[in-house]
Amino acid sequence: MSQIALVTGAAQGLGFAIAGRLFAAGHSVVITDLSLERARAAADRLDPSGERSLALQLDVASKADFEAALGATLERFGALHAVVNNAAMTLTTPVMQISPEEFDRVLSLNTRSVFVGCQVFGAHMAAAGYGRIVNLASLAGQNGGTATGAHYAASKGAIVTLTKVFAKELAASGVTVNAIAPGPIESPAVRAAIPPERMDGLLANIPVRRLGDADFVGDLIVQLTRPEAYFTTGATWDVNGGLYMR
Ligand SMILES: NC(=O)c1ccc[n+]([C@@H]2O[C@H](COP(=O)([O-])OP(=O)(O)OC[C@H]3O[C@@H](n4cnc5c(N)ncnc54)[C@H](O)[C@@H]3O)[C@@H](O)[C@H]2O)c1
Ligand SMILES: CC(C)C1=CC=C(C(=O)O)C(O)[C@H]1O
Repeated sequence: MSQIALVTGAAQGLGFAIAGRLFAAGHSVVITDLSLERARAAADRLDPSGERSLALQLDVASKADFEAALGATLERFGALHAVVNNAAMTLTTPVMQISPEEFDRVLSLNTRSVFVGCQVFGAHMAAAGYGRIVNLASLAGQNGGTATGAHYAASKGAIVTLTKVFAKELAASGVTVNAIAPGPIESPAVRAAIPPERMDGLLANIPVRRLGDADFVGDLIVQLTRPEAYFTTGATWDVNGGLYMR
């Protein structure tokens, strides 16, 4: 079944890879990001003809932006079947140095955005009787994190919980809600955070000794958004090279 899928924070990194795999699977994709210009550039790279894509500005800190994105998607494609709540910020401040304001900023961007995304898109999907929502959590949300900050880890742990809450709420309406918990994935964010001289140390700590593949994360999401994936909901799918065992 060809679907209409929306991805937040899709101008780069995992979000762009996820949008790319959804597009390659035959779906129409709504590429959203903080900057409309960057969302448009990403949509042009993926779909130069523009036939199966739409670029939108969506600041995940704004509920009004989520509502406007839903409206624009329905206007263009007439439906919305799948949503990937991907956008987040990663800060690496040591826990004892995080100010309350910085803590609030990370929780508000990373966690409240998933809450609002599940509410706004989930309500529409429940009314339509079908939907697939996938939230980007993180290994850091399961094990407390190492390279990332405590606020980031806490924000991602809360996404695992919110995924279960919305899965229970929406299950009877034909809407599934799952999370993906990646460890370090080959991505601009990881390359920026880990200088080349520290990369060997990072890899030595990963049981499979490699970074993860963003396209694989996208392919897993393609599977989770299929109608046939109706029997997995509230789950957190680990993609971490065995790091959770450590
Ligand atoms: N890269 C990894 O190894 C890794 C590992 C585990 C989890 N994750 C998760 O995967 C997701 C994507 O990570 P990434 O590494 O690609 O990140 P990234 O920083 O490369 O990309 C994040 C995207 O989100 C956008 N964004 C930031 N603030 C926004 C806002 N307010 N509204 C809308 N968009 C906004 C950015 O413009 C950017 O395009 C995040 O949720 C991250 O926590 C990534
Ligand atoms: C800081 C970098 C290596 C990094 C590690 C782990 C992540 C995670 O969520 O588990 C990241 O998002 C990431 O950028």
